[in-house]
Amino acid sequence: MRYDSDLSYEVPTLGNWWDVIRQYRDRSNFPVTDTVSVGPECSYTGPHVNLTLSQVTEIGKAAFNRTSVDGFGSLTCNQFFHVDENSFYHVLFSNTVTFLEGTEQRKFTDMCSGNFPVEVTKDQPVSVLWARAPMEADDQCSVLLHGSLYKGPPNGNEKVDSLVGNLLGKIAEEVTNQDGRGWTSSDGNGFSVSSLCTSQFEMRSTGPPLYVDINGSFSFNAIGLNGRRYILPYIWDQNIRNCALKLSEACTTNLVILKQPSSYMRVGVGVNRSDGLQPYLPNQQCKWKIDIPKAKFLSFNVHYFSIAPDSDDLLQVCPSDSSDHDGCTVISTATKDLFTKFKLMGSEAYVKFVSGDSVSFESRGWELKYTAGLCSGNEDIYNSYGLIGYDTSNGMSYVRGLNCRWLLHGKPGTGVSLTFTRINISKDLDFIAIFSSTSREIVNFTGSYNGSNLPQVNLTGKVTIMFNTQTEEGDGWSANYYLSSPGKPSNRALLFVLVFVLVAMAVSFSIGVVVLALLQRRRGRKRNLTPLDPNESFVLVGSDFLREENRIGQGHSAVVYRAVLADGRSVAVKSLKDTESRMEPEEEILLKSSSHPNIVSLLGSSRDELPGRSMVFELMGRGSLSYNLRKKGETLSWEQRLEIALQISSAIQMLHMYMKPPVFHGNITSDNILLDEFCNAKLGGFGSARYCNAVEITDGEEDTSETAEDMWSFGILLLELLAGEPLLNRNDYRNFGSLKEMNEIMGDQEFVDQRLGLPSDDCKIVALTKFGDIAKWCVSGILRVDDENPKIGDVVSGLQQVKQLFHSASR
Ligand SMILES: Nc1ncnc2c1ncn2[C@@H]1O[C@H](COP(=O)(O)OP(=O)(O)OP(=O)(O)O)[C@@H](O)[C@H]1O
Repeated sequence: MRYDSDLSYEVPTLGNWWDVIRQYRDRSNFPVTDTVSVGPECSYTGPHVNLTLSQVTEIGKAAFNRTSVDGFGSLTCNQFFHVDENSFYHVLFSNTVTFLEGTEQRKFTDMCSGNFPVEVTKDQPVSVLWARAPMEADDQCSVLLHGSLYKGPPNGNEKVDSLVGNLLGKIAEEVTNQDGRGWTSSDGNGFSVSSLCTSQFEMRSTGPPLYVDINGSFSFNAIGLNGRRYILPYIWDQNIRNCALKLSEACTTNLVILKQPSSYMRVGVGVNRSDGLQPYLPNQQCKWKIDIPKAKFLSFNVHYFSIAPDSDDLLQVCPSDSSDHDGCTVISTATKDLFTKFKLMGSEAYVKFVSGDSVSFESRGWELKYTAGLCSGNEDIYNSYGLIGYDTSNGMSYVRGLNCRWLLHGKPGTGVSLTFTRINISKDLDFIAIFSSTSREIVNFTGSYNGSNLPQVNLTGKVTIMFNTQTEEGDGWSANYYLSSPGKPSNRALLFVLVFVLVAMAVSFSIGVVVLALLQRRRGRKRNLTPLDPNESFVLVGSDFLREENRIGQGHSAVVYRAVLADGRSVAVKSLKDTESRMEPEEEILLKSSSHPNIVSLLGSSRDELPGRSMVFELMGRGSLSYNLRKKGETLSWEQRLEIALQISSAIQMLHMYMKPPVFHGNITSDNILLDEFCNAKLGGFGSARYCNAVEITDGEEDTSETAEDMWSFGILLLELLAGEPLLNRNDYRNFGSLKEMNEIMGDQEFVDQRLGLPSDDCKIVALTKFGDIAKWCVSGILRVDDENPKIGDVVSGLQQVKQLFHSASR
């Protein structure tokens, strides 16, 4: 039986666990033979018992079945674990964890990775003493403390804190329940009990260990599925549907100032008074000040609240320390549902708690978590490169309600690249969205991305990244950005003058346009087009560009002409032969992806002004790749070809991975790759493009037969780059019986462009061989039925390595 929050049975709490044991002992008249040792801080008076493993299981069973009676003896704890902001410790004696001695310990400390192997051997009883500080520090490296070396509580040592998380996380992994957290205990006879709480180490630890093994070598309070014994700091309390808490002395009259971006405040315990443990004391007045100078807001979450409805005890959260309690949020039993989560704007808050003359038996205490929202609104970025993000490992706190924007001010038309180094955000609830200069959303990311799946986004001009959260579950994200040419911060006065001038210009321009339009109508010579960017307005000069001498290309569906805009810019006008048969998504897809530096930009379109339907593109001065490969004379160098491959792979990555839904290009050929004056490659020919029917998601990438088709075409393109000529019989490459067959052709040196020949440097040859391997991998993908289909993310990484290898040779 695993934990299920809908089940109504009681799972023992840490508090009632002991109580239940006590009760069970008396009623069942268990044989009493020895002493129960409960650790140095507590002493036990009552009948002596000798608890064996199976007896403890029996006790657990009794706890589970609620078959218990009173009168086991009494546990007196003179000295609880000391709890304040600086000191805290918890002791684990176990035969389940191997202690690392001397050099191993140092090695481990040096590693400081926060994730280390703990060898678990049953036959090697060891004593491990571990301890923790009160703060959350999951990611930090841990230190093991040997019992004999241990000189007292670690006083704020966060590394030690982390050890707890690591050790018990490891243990919990072994005995985890199906929720992926906690543990399951079973005696093999159908009895089992589980807890969600084992990994909640951000909370403070438990009271003393409850059992000591018959040999006195270790203590434990739970038995795992594997029979191993564990100390579990928290146990699920079915009554409060939360983890049972430990007695706390944190409520003092002092003003405790909290500076961490996220932490807890608590008073009282989650255990029943009848076991001799006390909740909070009467007549307490406690105050905490939360002071996070950079916080835009503070978000509160009442984790646990148990204060008797009619008591005088009062918990409130206030924006200031004033005595009139203006703007305070009062949390009480009656209102707690309304206020389990609330937000306070600003960087400061005061949490105040008072208890009355007597503390009701029903009052167990409360726990309140706060998290600081450290970003909100816009942040303008004008540096050429740097790191941006919202990452908990940099001390940010993951909090719901974030709405933050980073504006990367690239100059119009210049490259802006973003390479994500981490994305771990709550799937489908929290988002990172990227907008182009025209405020169109280009892509958005949600969930987790790792390794080669971490996206790289290349855009132009001003780019906005927006981060929105509705949850508190995530580690955040970070990205390296690079602006090839950053814009300048705006000056308000200048802006005002500029706006004035622009308005004046716009008025005269509009008049000009009207006059021009009239003239055009009269002369039938100039054409207005609908610009995609509303800030842009352009007019084509002359309608006679639709003439043979201006023709720069022709495809199966269109003729392409060179034309000139009124502002002097040259453009390519694609005049569609059959307007009706065109796929509608083409323009929309182009519109969304035009900001990618390797996708040819659509500048405008016309349905009425020009004969038939036309689309206006940026002019790609060197024409198609196929033309450039075929052309006599100087040919494209290996370096240029590698760069072209990489640029086009980046464009495909945008279509397959970052567009939602993914886009199938459907016609990736060397005719549809266009080169500008500087030999930058852009993908065009979107006439067959459409949104994919996604069937499956593998590693964050949608896997469809359509994207596999694009990958095949890209593989052919890579082969063409190697061979130096368009492959006339492309489809022969579809019918390879096997990879071997393809290898035979590819292994033939004749295949490589004879005009360039193989480079002399070994590294370069290896790089080109790898390039060929990637091509083969892409082409062979279409033959495969397994999961090994090439994915564009992996292909991009592979090509990046090829480029690095090729260039490292020339250094
Ligand atoms: N923006 C441009 N700049 C320069 N030349 C271009 C441009 N767009 C297209 N061309 C030339 O025109 C040729 C045909 O263009 P395109 O491939 O877009 O037409 P198509 O095949 O009829 O259309 P589609 O592939 O969208 O159905 C290209 O091979 C190229 O030589």
